[in-house]
Order: sequence, then structure tokens, then C-alpha cells
Amino acid sequence: MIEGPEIVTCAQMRAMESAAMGSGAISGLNLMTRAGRAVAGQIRLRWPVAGRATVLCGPGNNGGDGYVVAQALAQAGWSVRVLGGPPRPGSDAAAARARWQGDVHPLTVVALRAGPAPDLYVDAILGTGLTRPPEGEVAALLAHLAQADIPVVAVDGPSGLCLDSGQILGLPRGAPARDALRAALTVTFDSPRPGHLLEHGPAACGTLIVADIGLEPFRVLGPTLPRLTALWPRPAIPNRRPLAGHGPWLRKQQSAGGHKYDHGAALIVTGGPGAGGAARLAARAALRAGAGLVTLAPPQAAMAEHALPPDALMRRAIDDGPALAKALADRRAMALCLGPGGGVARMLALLPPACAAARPMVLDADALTALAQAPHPLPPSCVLTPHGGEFARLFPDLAQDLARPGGPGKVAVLRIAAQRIGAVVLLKGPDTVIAAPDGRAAIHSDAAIPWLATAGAGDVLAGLITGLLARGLPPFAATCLAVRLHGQAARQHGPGLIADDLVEALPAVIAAWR
Ligand SMILES: NC(=O)C1=CN([C@@H]2O[C@H](COP(=O)(O)OP(=O)(O)OC[C@H]3O[C@@H](n4cnc5c(N)ncnc54)[C@H](OP(=O)(O)O)[C@@H]3O)[C@@H](O)[C@H]2O)[C@@H](O)CC1
Ligand SMILES: Nc1ncnc2c1ncn2[C@@H]1O[C@H](COP(=O)(O)OP(=O)(O)O)[C@@H](O)[C@H]1O
Ligand SMILES: [K+]
Repeated sequence: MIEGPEIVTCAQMRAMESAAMGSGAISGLNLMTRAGRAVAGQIRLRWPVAGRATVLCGPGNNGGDGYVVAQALAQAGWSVRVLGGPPRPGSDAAAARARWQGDVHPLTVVALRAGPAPDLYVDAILGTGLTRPPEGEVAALLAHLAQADIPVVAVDGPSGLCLDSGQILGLPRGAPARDALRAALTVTFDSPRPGHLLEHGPAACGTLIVADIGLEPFRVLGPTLPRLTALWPRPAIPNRRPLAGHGPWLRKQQSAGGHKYDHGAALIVTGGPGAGGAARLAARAALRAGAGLVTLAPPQAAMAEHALPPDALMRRAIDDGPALAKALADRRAMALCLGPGGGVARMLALLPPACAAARPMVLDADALTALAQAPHPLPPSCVLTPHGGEFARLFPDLAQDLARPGGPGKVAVLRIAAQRIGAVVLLKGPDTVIAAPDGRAAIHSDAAIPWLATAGAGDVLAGLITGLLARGLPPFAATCLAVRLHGQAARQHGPGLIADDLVEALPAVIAAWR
């Protein structure tokens, strides 16, 4: 199942460009013209009254796109001022600059200040060719744009943003990007890049538009380049085929005659007395995801506190490893969730029989801490859902890579983690990244739902994944779909959300799912 539009790395984008040019079907200047015109078109859509634009063009092809934007805006009646660094002689950017009929001022702060204040800046200084943190005149220009109270339209990406990692080069990792350039609009080409969606990317890019420039037939994918998809945002890319949805499947319309056991069973292990809330949230979410039967498994000493509704939940006391092994000896299909509110000692006792049963399984919270303390081979259909702290306990070396400025980036790190541990790994945050052991990966990035950072939201997510596993989805697909449902429930509910609301929002989300 394809879960979202393809995300391509900068290297893949360059390979597509080379393949397109190598085919003889299209020249580099042609692609640049399409790219620049697409940006100008988006500007005219959003600023329909022609005004004054200052276009800043760097020395590479990003700058080349900028000259095309300048030309297209001028033709549409805008008053355009261009600042440009010298392009490499004979390059496409040099050809684009030669077509620009107006003046080109030096790409300096002095020249920028010498002109009248525009209605709009177009940032075409640096794109995918960024190789080092901006310094000197470029850094000064970017600081000027960041402080000016004038909207910035970024061509391909805001200059200084690494479009592979989402880091603003030169800014410490995780540091707020308060003083960095924040574009109002970013127009990129063909597909989103990882850096548009990760770390500083979403805040730096503003609204992200993906323009089709005819590279689709030259998509270079293959066994060595596993898929990376965008679960969110889901940019509408012109001329791209719509994705198949899970709506009818979620609503059980494809199995209308099914028995409850046809929709799978889930066993959600709870913690000891007073610690059952997290697992209850997970269990309710698993039921809402459509699992036919969901059983809560507290220790006997905590059974009484689970006597209250929802009555739809079954209860079964599980005190220790042998009791869990017995429950899992049931021949019916069953997915397992271990960790929410579980208590590390209890999880240490239950992990070995849980793994031995080889059921589809979600390990969250305390089960992850237990796994870090007592590493254990995992069964094939396993999903791990750490937040940053739990990830660092499980993969201390990879967590260091994540924290290192200029490091490999979240997607690469998660792919290593998933392959090493042999399970789907989901790293939570405003930019959630999911990776499978075979290299497939996905990003769900939504900084606009900060109210999702609330106690129990992660438990609901673990339950959703468990419910979808119980229904038979493979681990990577179940995790991607659960993350989308979870995000949509938060979006649809809005601020003031508590984790219980996520569960209650699910029916409306599923009813409208396409
Ligand atoms: N690929 C495609 O399919 C298409 C690509 N298109 C467009 O091409 C863009 C990529 O172009 P590109 O490769 O020429 O790189 P670009 O971003 O212009 O920068 C390179 C220049 O910047 C310099 N430089 C680097 N870092 C720097 C720093 N910190 N501070 C200062 N300078 C720095 C670097 O210098 P160097 O490192 O070589 O010394 C070099 O001179 C892409 O983003 C898109 O807009 C579209 O036209 C259509 C299809
Ligand atoms: N700033 C944020 N914006 C959007 N989603 C967020 C943000 N911070 C956290 N989340 C999401 O909220 C959930 C929190 O999960 P978790 O940290 O496990 O919480 P808990 O353990 O309390 O359930 C995850 O799905 C995560 O992706
Ligand atoms: K740019």
C-alpha cells in the first residue's frame, strides 16, 4: 500500500535531472525555465496585484531559477529588482541570467539596502547545492531577510536549510530557528525533499508547494533506493495520480459479512495497581481501529480498577510470564501491546514470553526501557514506538548521531535502527519518522498540532497500531496508517485536546477517511 507522496533526496533529484537531460527530451535550461515559471505562477496566485519584488540570485542553478522568476514577474507587470552573484560561465544559470533584460546588482547587503523596500523577496540564493553553513555576505543577506518584515518566497527551499536533513546549517541541532530565515512560501519541484518536513524545515519553509516540472518519467528508484513517503503534509502535486486510500477497509466495507474474529483480536497488557490508564487508552484505540475483540490484561491485584466501562473491553488477569504464555497459546490471530504504564519490572518479566509467541506486537514506553536493559531477539512483526528518550536508551550511539550537527539526519538514523533491531521503528515528535528493516521509511510532519503533545497521546498511538496489526495489516503499513489517523484526530479535534478525545474523535475520522 502506498501511504503518501514520494519524498526524494537531493541526490535522487539530481539523478532525475541528469536522466531527463540524458534522454535528450529536455535540456537543463528548459527545466530551469519550468521551475522558475512555476514559482512566478505561485507568486501571482497569492499576490494577484503586481507589486515590487527583489529577487536574490545565487551563483548556481537555484540562482538560475531566480532569473526566470524575475523575468516572468516583470512580464506580468511587477517591478523587479535583481541582485545576483556571478554564475559559472557556460552554465544554465548563466544562460538564464543572460535572458534577464534588466540590471543585476551585486549580491550584497549594501546593494540590497540601496534599493526601495519591496513587497516581496524571492530567495534564490541557495538550493540543493548547499555544501556548508552560509557565511560572509550570504549569511548577512539571510540575516537581513530574516529580520525584514517583508514576506520571503523561497525557491526550492529557504537558503541555508539542508534539504536532506532539515537542519539549518550553522544552527545547533534542536535549537529554535527563531532568528533564521522563515519563508512565507516555498515552491519546490517534483517532490518534497526530506528537509522540507524534518527538524527546522517546516518552520523555515512556511507553506510548501510542490510544482510538477515534468520529471516524473525520469524518477530514479530501485532496490538500492528504498521508498520514503510523506504521510503528512500531503501536497497536491499536479498531474500525480491519486493514492489509493484505506477508507473502505477501515470501515469494514470490504469484509461486510465478517465475524468479530475476522477482524482480529488484541491483547493490551496493563501495569500494576494505579497504573492502568495508559493501557486503557491503548485498548480503547485498538477497538476504535476496528479490532474485533480487545482484552486488557492487568495483574490480578489491579483487576478491580478495570471493572468500569467501557464494557466492550474484555479483561483477563495476567500476573507473570507463564500466564502470558498461556494467554498467547490461543490459536486465534492476536496482536499484542506491551508497555503503556506497564512498569519496567513487569515488562522485563513479560518480554521473553511475548517475543516467544511471535505475534504481531507493539512495544512502547516501559517495554522499550525493559528491552534496552535486557536485549532480546524480536519476532518478525514487531513495531517499536519510542520518543527521543526511549530511543536514546535503545540506541545510544544513534541518538548521538541524531544530536550531532551535520549528522546523517533522522531518516538515515531510523533506517539503521530498524535494520539493527529487526523491527519497524517509529520515532515520535512533531516530525515523526517511521522506518522498516527493509529500508522503507515515512515522515509525518505537522508542527501545527502542538496540542498532540499531551499525556497519553503516545498510548493511543500504540493502541491504534495494535488494533491495525490485529486486523491483519503488516507492521509498516499499520504504523503509517495509525500515525495518519492519530494526526488527523488531533487536527480535527483542535486545541484543548486530551488523549481520551483522540479516541473519541476516531469514528468521525474513520467515517470521512478516503
Ligand atoms: N536538480 C533538478 O532537477 C533541478 C534543479 N533546479 C534548481 O537547481 C538548484 C540546484 O542547483 P545547484 O546544484 O547549482 O546548487 P545551488 O543550490 O544553486 O548552489 C550551488 C552554488 O552555491 C554555492 N554554495 C553552496 N553552499 C554555499 C554557502 N554556504 N555559501 C555560499 N555559497 C554556497 C556553491 O559553491 P561551491 O560549494 O561549489 O563553492 C555553488 O556555487 C535547485 O535547488 C533548484 O533550484 C531547477 O532548476 C530544476 C530542476
Ligand atoms: N510538538 C508536537 N507537535 C505534534 N505532535 C507532537 C508534538 N510533540 C509530540 N507529538 C506527538 O504526541 C505524541 C506523544 O507521545 P508520547 O511522547 O509517547 O506521550 P505519552 O507517553 O504521554 O503518551 C506522539 O504521537 C508525538 O508524535
Ligand atoms: K533558495
